[in-house]
Formats: sequence, structure tokens, C-alpha cells
Amino acid sequence: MHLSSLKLTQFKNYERQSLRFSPRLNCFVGFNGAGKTNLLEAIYYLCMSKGYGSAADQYNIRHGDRVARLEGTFDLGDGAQDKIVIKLRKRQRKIIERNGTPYERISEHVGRYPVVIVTPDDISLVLEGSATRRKLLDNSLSQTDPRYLNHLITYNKLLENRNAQLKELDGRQDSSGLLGVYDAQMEAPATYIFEKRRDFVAPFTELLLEAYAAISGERERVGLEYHSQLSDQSWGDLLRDRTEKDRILQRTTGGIHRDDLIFTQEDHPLKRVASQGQLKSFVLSLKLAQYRLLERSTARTPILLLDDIFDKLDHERVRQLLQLVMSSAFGQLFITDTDPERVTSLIGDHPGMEWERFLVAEGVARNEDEWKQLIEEE
Ligand SMILES: Nc1ncnc2c1ncn2[C@@H]1O[C@H](COP(=O)(O)OP(=O)(O)OP(=O)(O)O)[C@@H](O)[C@H]1O
Repeated sequence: MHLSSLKLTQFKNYERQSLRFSPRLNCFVGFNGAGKTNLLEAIYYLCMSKGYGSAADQYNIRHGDRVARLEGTFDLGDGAQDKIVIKLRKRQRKIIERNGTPYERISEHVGRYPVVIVTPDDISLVLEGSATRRKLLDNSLSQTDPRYLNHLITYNKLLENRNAQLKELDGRQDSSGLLGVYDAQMEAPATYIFEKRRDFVAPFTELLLEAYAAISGERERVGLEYHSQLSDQSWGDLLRDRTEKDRILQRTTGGIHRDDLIFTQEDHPLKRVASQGQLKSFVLSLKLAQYRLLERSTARTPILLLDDIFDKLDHERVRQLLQLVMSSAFGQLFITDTDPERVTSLIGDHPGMEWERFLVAEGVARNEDEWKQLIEEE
């Protein structure tokens, strides 16, 4: 599977943009702030129905406009194609259509076109709070299991309602019985999500070890453990034990929204013992393991987006990563770079590699032939 074309209208700093892609390697080259990452964000949107960052949809509409439109054509092999259209509107729900028909649920879309993004911010997976690690779990499991995503949406909505009710009570006892209703409704999604996250760890760790060995050539034994309050207690017991605490703190202190992944190196917490280089290798390995897991579970070759890896990672690690992802074991790649010659020199090691380079400047992207033509016309 690959994305063969992309059309943007009033998306981020693009007024109108139309691009055709190579099924293998595509490189966006340009100065800082030109709009390279915005193209990766658009591709991510088409695959996941939302942006990679936490910004609300409306921030992706070009400043001063009220709507944005993204269109992507995915080639599925044997001549089959899917056309995905996403329409973003200020203060209204977005619309997502596949071949002209709007989806009823987001979960019908997520996972059809698996995608993995590698960004310099990935280091936050190790250094920051548990939310970033739950996002890795949720991102992976949502793409491989539509029921997981439905349960997650339901759980988050109920959690929001439960917290609102605790605030409303302002420390008083709940005579309405509403909390009990939420607790009962949350049990099925919480249990489902817990079981899926727990079962994710063993196969994922196996892929992580393979990726870590390939990226770093290091011999340390890395691993991960899944921590959840539900490992030791049933949902009912957990909430019963925390009733008083929740009432006093006015928020829900128990549940799968407190889960975490603990990364280890030789059984010690990774963050405490790993060198800078080992940390970076580990984080890249997490993403490559995610790639392999999605490939296995969806039976499609994921799209890999590599953002800003040249400027933020050291040369040797980038070289190793690119050698790996340019091999035939990977599918379509999108890379951003500020240096037009860098990828060219790395591709030298892969004769016959099919690739396309796009020059990006101030919200306009052109492939090289188009640029040459423009220069000749001038
Ligand atoms: N909604 C929007 N409307 C208009 N412009 C926007 C919008 N959102 C972001 N931009 C602009 O997009 C540009 C950033 O683009 P992008 O992050 O893709 O740059 P880049 O080429 O990846 O840069 P770098 O090399 O620094 O990562 C900025 O100039 C920003 O002002």
C-alpha cells in the first residue's frame, strides 16, 4: 500500500497544493519553516483522521480561512485505489469520506492505512510523563483493533463525565447515584483496554529487541513492563477502594488512564542508566517495533514518516536508520531535510532506489522537474 497523490486546500501554510509521490522514497527539502513538516502532518491526517500533535483541528486551517480540505489517493495493489477526503471546518465537526461516503465512526478508518511517524520529540516517550507512553499504546492498538479505539473513546468520555460529577459534588457524598452509573458503564471498556495493553507487551518486546539490535548494534538487554492498577485488582474493587480519595480530590484516581509502560535496560529503569546515545537508539527502536507490529497485524505495509531526523539525531544513528529503512523490508517513506544534498549522498548506497525530491518554500512544494521548468520559463 502507498499514498500516490495528495491535494491540499487551505491546510496550514498551503493555499493549494497537489503532489504525486514515489511508492518508495519521498524527500521534502527546504529551509526551516518552509512547510515540510506540514506535509507529513497532512499525510498523517489522511491515515489517522487527526494530526500528530495535540493541536485542535481548527489550527490546521490556514490562517484567515474557515475551511481546509485534504485529499489523498492510496494505491492498494492490483489497481485498487481508495480516495480519502477530510474536510475541516471552523467550530464544526470534521467530515471524513472514503470513496465519496462519509464514515459513521472514526474507528472504521483508523488502521486501514497504517502509519508510523518518527520525530525528534519522540525522546519524550522516555523523559516525560506516562501520557506519552499511553499514546504509544493507544496509537498502536487503535490501528490494529477498531474495537479498542471505540472502547477508548467511550472510556474517555465517561471519565470526563465522572470527573465533572466529582467536581460538581465539591466533596459531598453522591446521593444521586450518578457516579455508580458511570462506574458500571466504564467497566467493560476499562477491562477490554487493560487486556489488550497487557497482551501487547510480549510480541512488542520481541520486535523492540530486534529493532534495537539493528539500530544500535548494542548488546544491552532492553525491555518494557506494563503497569496497571487493574493487574492487581478488579475494576469494582479498584473503584470501591478509591471512593473516598476521589471524593476528596474531586477526580478519578483509579483506572486505565493511570497505566504506564516502564522501559528497562538490564532490568534497571532505562531513564536512570542509559547513555544519551542508548536513549536515542531505544526511542527509534520503539517506533520501528511499532512499524513491524502494525505490518503484521494489518497485513499492510505501513507508511513511515521521518521528520527532522538529520538535524536532531547524530550522523551515525541517522545513517544506520536510513540504511535500514531504505532496504526492501520497508515500504513508502517520507523524509524531511534542510540540506538538499544529504539524502542524495545517502541514496548513493542504494542504486536503483526509486525516489522523488520535492523542494519546499513558503507553503509551495514542487518536484524537481517542475522547479526546473519554472526557472526556465523565468
Ligand atoms: N494554520 C496555519 N496557517 C498558516 N500557516 C501556518 C499554520 N500553521 C502553521 N503555519 C506555518 O507553517 C510553517 C511551519 O511549517 P513546518 O513546520 O512544516 O516547517 P518545516 O519546513 O518543517 O520547518 P523546520 O525545518 O523548522 O522543521 C510556519 O511558518 C507556520 O507559521
